[in-house]
Amino acid sequence: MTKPVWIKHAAQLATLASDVNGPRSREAMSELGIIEDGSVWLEDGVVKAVGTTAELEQQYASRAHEADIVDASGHLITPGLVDPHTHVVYGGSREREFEMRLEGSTYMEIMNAGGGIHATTRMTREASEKELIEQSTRRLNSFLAHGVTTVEGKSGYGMDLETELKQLRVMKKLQETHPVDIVPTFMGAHAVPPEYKGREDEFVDIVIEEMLPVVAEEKLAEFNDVFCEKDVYTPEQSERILEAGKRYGLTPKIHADEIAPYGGAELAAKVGAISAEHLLKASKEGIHAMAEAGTIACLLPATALYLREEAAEGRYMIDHGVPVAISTDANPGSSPTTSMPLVMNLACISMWMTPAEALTAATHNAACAINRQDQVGSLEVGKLGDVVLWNVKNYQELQYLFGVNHVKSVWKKGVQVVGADGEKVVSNPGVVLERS
Ligand SMILES: N=CN[C@@H](CCC(=O)O)C(=O)O
Ligand SMILES: [Zn+2]
Repeated sequence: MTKPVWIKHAAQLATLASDVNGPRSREAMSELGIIEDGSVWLEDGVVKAVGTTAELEQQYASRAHEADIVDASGHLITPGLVDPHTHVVYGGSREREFEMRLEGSTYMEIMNAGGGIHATTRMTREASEKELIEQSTRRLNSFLAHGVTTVEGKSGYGMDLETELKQLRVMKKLQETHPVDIVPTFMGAHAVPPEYKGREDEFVDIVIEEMLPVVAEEKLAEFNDVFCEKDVYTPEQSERILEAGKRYGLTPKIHADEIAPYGGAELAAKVGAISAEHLLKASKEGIHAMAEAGTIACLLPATALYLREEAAEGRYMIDHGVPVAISTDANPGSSPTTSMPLVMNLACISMWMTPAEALTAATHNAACAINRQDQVGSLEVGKLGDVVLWNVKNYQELQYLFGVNHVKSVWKKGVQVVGADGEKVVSNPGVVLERS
């Protein structure tokens, strides 16, 4: 049995509890449910009680001897961060392309010349399942060290049935060995395979008729994503793929308006996507359609920075009723980072989001973007015991001292997986369970 954990005297405990249980926008994004001198009791993998230290002392004083007690005086506590958009499982890396872009090539030029997503596709096809598990484990360790306890993960570096399934099966296996939870998304139409250039509709048919049924049959994904972009998939082709996914019970997501305005935000609203991603070039009409439909904008400011593009209009979106989540977009080309703290900083610096909004976007709204808000994204009784203890005293300081990893300790399902000072990352909470 794992010992209960009793965290006491947090300078600020940001619970993220609010009356708005669904995706939050406008002023609801500033409701952090802050408790000063806060305390939380974790047991059986979940939050059993949360309140002021005085309140929990009344409730738990007689059981104090059973628990690991953590003095959080002077520190901020938040829910484990949620990263709702990653490409965490892939083979190889593309550092030479980074250099090429600095020499003047653009992201799309490199991709259209057979590099970019195609290069990673070749390396992912060649990698064995074991190699993919090893590489992805290192990335997940890094997520955890940055306070991230749940990620979404996309396939899309296969673009053939065998490799798409390999990526999704690797995610499933990582669930058994790694503490970070992975929520899987199928993205068979992540690029146009070179052999289908000019025959995109034929590849769309393959995604719909040959890939989606197997992914659904094997229950390997919850979401279905597509790269709707000029020179990739048109809104019409994207709509066919997303509607077909719905027939198999997969919820639509969409990479939209990243490089050029292309009607992706409008399409997200039309098909009832849970979220639309990127949106650097989204039209005002598209943004308003998303607000109307309740589509979450999943914004990726590290990608914008890495591609030297203007960030998405996060401020405008929040002010006009779009719920905003943020994410690393961790991938080998346009955003090779696993740092959600950096992404929160960039949300403030480049998208004019407030420190409170950035925290909501990285926790509760991020959980909503992967349909996990009943389990993670806030510290409330019954939700998972996913907690981060930060080396800062309040949420403003977390966003203010930028580019630094302030994580001190992390608990996943009530088990300490990083700590005491950010130095230890364990790869299996089950092992820790037996040790303690
Ligand atoms: N834009 C499309 N897909 C990824 C990039 C993938 C890559 O470059 O390998 C993204 O979300 O940015
Ligand atoms: Zn992406």
